[in-house]
Amino acid sequence: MNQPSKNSSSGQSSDSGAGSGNGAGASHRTGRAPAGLPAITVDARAVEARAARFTRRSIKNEAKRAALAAAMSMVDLTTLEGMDTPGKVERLCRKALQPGLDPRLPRVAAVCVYPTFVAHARQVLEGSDVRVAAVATAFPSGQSFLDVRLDETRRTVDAGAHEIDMVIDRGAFLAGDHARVFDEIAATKEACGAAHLKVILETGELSTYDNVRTASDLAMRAGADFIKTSTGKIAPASTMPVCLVMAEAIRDHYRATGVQVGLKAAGGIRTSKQAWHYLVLIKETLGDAWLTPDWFRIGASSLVNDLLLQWERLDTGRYQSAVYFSND
Ligand SMILES: O=C[C@H](O)COP(=O)(O)O
Repeated sequence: MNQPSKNSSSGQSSDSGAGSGNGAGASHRTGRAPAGLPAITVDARAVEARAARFTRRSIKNEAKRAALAAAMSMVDLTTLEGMDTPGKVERLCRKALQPGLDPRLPRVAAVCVYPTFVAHARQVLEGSDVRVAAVATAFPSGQSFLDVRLDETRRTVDAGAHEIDMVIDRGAFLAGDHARVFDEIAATKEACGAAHLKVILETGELSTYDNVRTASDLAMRAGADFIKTSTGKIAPASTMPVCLVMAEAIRDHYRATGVQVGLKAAGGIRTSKQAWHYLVLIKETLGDAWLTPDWFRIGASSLVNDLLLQWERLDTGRYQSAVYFSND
């Protein structure tokens, strides 16, 4: 992430309303933003230093088992490949229902698939509480006509999706057309009806922490139920500093409005240790109220296998060979 420019980094903290920067360091400044949206400056060094501190904790034994189970219960088990098939989605759903043989292992929170697989996933998951999430709005680029993106959203909800993961138009955002991005999120929220809306910022394309903060604030004000880091299609995907900026935006939004918004870290999270670091970040930034699958998710295609490996190791003291776990 680039450092914020000198002009936008006053280093002063505000303690008034949304954006109060008592965490990693944020301050208000005047600038481009939809009406009523205070632009925020993020202190990049403070964010990175604080994020690094979350990675220095270690856990053992039963605390580790609890962390592995918690992480498992918060996974959006994902397949978003051009070569996906109904068979692959079915195997993914079966794994979501029963990640491993140990009955102490929880189910994952959701599967995340392309719209055309939603009905099939719903069928396989029938009777369970595993949610079906689907990417929509011309994922991953978001570059299509708004009426096409809204129609895709409505059709995906009609097919049975409980949750819609939309992408913002990063081109419009980076060009400064925040009002357009705001209006498109609001329209997508309306198209979702009762389905929950996760708004993907694609932080790897936003260049600065200031932009991540502004996009987070904008998405929440436009009606996002969750804000999500990444599509998983470009690098960097989710990072700890970016998640910290988003978590602080959520915390400040909650303080200012009383509205709780969830966070989904997605892309590049493959190890139990990484998952544990994210849980620490959420606990210490947002508190226990967010440490549930209703408010925190990890979007991942292969993390579940590492959680299973570590789980097995707690019981046996050795690693099960990865060949015993499916790749779905
Ligand atoms: O939302 C989740 C991502 O698309 C999955 O990314 P990953 O394959 O890096 O785990």
